[in-house]
Amino acid sequence: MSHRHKELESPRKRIDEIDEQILDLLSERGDIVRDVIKRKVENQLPVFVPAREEEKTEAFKKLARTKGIDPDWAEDFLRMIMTASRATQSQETFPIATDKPKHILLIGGEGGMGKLYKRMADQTGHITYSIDKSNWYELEEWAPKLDMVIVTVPINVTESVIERLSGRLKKETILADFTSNKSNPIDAMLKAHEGPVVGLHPMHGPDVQNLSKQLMVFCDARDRNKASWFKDQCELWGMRVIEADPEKHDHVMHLVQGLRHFVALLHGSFMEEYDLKPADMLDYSSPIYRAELMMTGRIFAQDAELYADIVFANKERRDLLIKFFDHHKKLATLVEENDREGFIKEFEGVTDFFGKFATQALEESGYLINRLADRFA
Ligand SMILES: O=C(O)C(=O)C[C@]1(C(=O)O)C=C[C@@H](O)C=C1
Repeated sequence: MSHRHKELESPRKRIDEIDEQILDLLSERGDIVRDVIKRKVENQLPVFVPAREEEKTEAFKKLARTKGIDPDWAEDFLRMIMTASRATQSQETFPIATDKPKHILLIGGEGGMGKLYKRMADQTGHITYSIDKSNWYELEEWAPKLDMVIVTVPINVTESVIERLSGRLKKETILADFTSNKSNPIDAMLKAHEGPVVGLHPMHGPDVQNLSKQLMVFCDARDRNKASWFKDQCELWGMRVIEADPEKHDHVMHLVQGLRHFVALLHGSFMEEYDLKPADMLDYSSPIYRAELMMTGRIFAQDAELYADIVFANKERRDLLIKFFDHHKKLATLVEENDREGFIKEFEGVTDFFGKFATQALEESGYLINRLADRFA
């Protein structure tokens, strides 16, 4: 056998050389990307440029095809490269959206999100302040300077923290919050402050590598145009910004956050009840099941209080969960009555309701699963 192995020596040597050349080229590309961020900072240009990435991707796929390389694979490869570029460009200094640095106070500045955005603002050249539990007394001294105050505290204390600001900010200061529900905090901010008010929801956690491609939801409440510089700033950081109506946003979030996280608890707690350990399940799991288990599992690596606050955020959310249990009972009768026909009817109803999305979900999850299988299986 071993002498046959020798046959591979020379092509393998060549493969090693080529792989090294790939790394050399990537390293050279990285140097250029580092130069690009300097120019972006000087010229106030954004880290993430979706149009450029899409153009590049199309051209790269075409090129790959002419060279006999699978275009879908080539797309993944290029997207990974560009993600690395954005990570490189998010390390030190960010382009600033304003002529002069802004004075930004983060309330809850010691929390995960507070720390992250404080660091981002600092690295952009803005002047930041942080208030947490122990230094509220500093507010009075800082208030006259502040262009913006962002409340980023746990959801269950957001409104009381906002009330605490009543009458203590100057009229020009923009008041904003980062809470994952929007209507109630916005009402509280409008009451506590007579100047510009905007409700924000960064749709990511504190552990993201950088903000590029992350989503920031903007809800206008009062004098939206005064806060447009912050929107520009988010875009320069590489974020995607969407404008939303607070009620609509909350309606979606009750389901996404309240229900989704509760179902994770249901799933996890029933595994405990059934005494089925994740490790035993993993042994038998296909990539898709593995992906599902990971989606549930990740919740329990995080803070219980955070999730309790999210699930029990407000009455609407709790009411929705009660409705969910009622619906559960309805479906449970299908099982009790061994109603196979009923199950199929319900199933097909959802298929119709989902429409095109079901096909899209099959496609997208297929992609995810293949990547996951590649990496972890
Ligand atoms: O063209 C730029 O603006 C770059 O920073 C380079 C690059 C890339 O790696 O090709 C990286 C990030 C942008 O979203 C687009 C492209």
